[in-house]
Amino acid sequence: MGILQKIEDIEKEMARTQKNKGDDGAKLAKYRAQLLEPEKKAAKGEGFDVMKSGDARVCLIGFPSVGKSTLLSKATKTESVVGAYEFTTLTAIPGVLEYEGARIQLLDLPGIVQDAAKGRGRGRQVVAVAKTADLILIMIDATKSDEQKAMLELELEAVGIRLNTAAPDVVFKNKTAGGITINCTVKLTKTDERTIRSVLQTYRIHNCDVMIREDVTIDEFIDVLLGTRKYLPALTVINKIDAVSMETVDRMARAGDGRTVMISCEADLGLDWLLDSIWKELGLVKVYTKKRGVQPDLSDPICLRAGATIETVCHGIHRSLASHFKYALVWGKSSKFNPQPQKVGLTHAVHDEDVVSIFTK
Ligand SMILES: Nc1nc2c(ncn2[C@@H]2O[C@H](COP(=O)(O)OP(=O)(O)OP(=O)(O)O)[C@@H](O)[C@H]2O)c(=O)[nH]1
Ligand SMILES: [K+]
Ligand SMILES: [Mg+2]
Repeated sequence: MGILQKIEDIEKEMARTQKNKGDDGAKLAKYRAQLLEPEKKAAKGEGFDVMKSGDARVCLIGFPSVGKSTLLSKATKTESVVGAYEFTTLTAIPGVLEYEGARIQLLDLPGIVQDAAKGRGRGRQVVAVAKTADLILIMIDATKSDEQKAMLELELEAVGIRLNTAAPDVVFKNKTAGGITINCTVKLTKTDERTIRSVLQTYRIHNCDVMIREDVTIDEFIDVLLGTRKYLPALTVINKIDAVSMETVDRMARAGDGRTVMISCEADLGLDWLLDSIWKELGLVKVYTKKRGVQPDLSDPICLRAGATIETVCHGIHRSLASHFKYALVWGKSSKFNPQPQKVGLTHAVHDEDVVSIFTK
C-alpha cells in the first residue's frame, strides 16, 4: 500500500469514529513526513550538480515561460536559451550577478509544473537545488492568473520548503539513556504531550530531551525531529509588466506584501530595484580594507554575509591572515568612536561600509 493510500485510510477512519486518538494522529503525521523524505535513488544529475560559487546563491523558481532564462541572460554574462515554448530550460544554468562588490550566483532552473511534488516534470530535481539556495526568487508572469504564487508555494510546501517563515522553536536532543523528557514553556493547543510521545515511539526514539518554546502542531514537531524542512527567504518577482495595463500593474503592486518586485526583462524595467532587493534580502555587508598611511581602497570591497566579524574579513583577504592577527582598526558604523576608529579583536562584528585595517604580529 502506498503512503498516500495509508494517509487516506487513517483520515477516513478518524472521520468515521469522530475521534482523534493520539496514535492515529501520530501515524498520520509520520506518513505525511515520509512524503518529504528524499527518494532513496536520486535521479542522475543531468547538469543539476552545479557548484556553489560567489557570496550567495539565488534560485529562480516559476512555472514554464515566465521569463526565468530571459532574466538570467539579461542580468548576468551567461546566456540561457529563451523560448516562447514551455520547458525550454531542462537543467540548472548558473550565472553571476555582480552588484555592490558582491558576486551572487543566480541559478536558472527548469519551470515547475503543478504536482511537481508528486514527481511530475523535473520538480524533484528543481526542488533539491532550491533547497541549497540562500534566497528564492518566485517568478510570476504578469499576464497569467493571480493564483501562480499560491500554487507555487503549495508545491514547494509539499516538498518541504517553507518560505519566509522561521523554523519552529523546538529543540530536540537525542540521548543514550534516561528516557524522554518533554519541557514546554508555552501551553500547547494544537497537539499534546501524549501525541508527541506517541510520535517519538513510532520513530523508535526512547531517550531524548525535548524543549518546546512555541505552540507547534504535530507536523511542525516532526519537521524538527526529522530536519526535513527547509526554511528559506523569498522574494516575489512579477515579470512582463510591459505586457499588461497600468491598472493591472497598480493592482498587483497593491496586492504585494512588501516582498514583491515588479520587472520587465524585455522593456528593461525594475532590474536595478530587483538587484537592490536581492542585496538587501541577503543581508550582505561590504567592507573596505585600508593599509597603514594610505587611503582605503574603495574600488575593491570585500563582500561578506550578515553577522561577519573581523575574523571573516581576515579569511576574505588571505587564508592564513587570522593566525598572524594582532589587532584591527575599524572606521565606520561598527566603531564605538565613529567617526574615530576603534581598536578591536577578531570577534568584533563589522557593519556595512566599514573600513578595516588589520595589524599582524
Ligand atoms: N512581454 C514580455 N515577454 C517576456 C519578458 N521576459 C521574457 N519574455 C518572453 O517569455 C517567453 C519565455 O521566456 P523564457 O525566458 O524562455 O522563460 P522561462 O521561464 O525560462 O521558461 P522555461 O525555461 O520554459 O521554464 C519568451 O518568449 C520571452 O521572450 C518580458 O519582460 N516581457
Ligand atoms: K520558455
Ligand atoms: Mg528557461
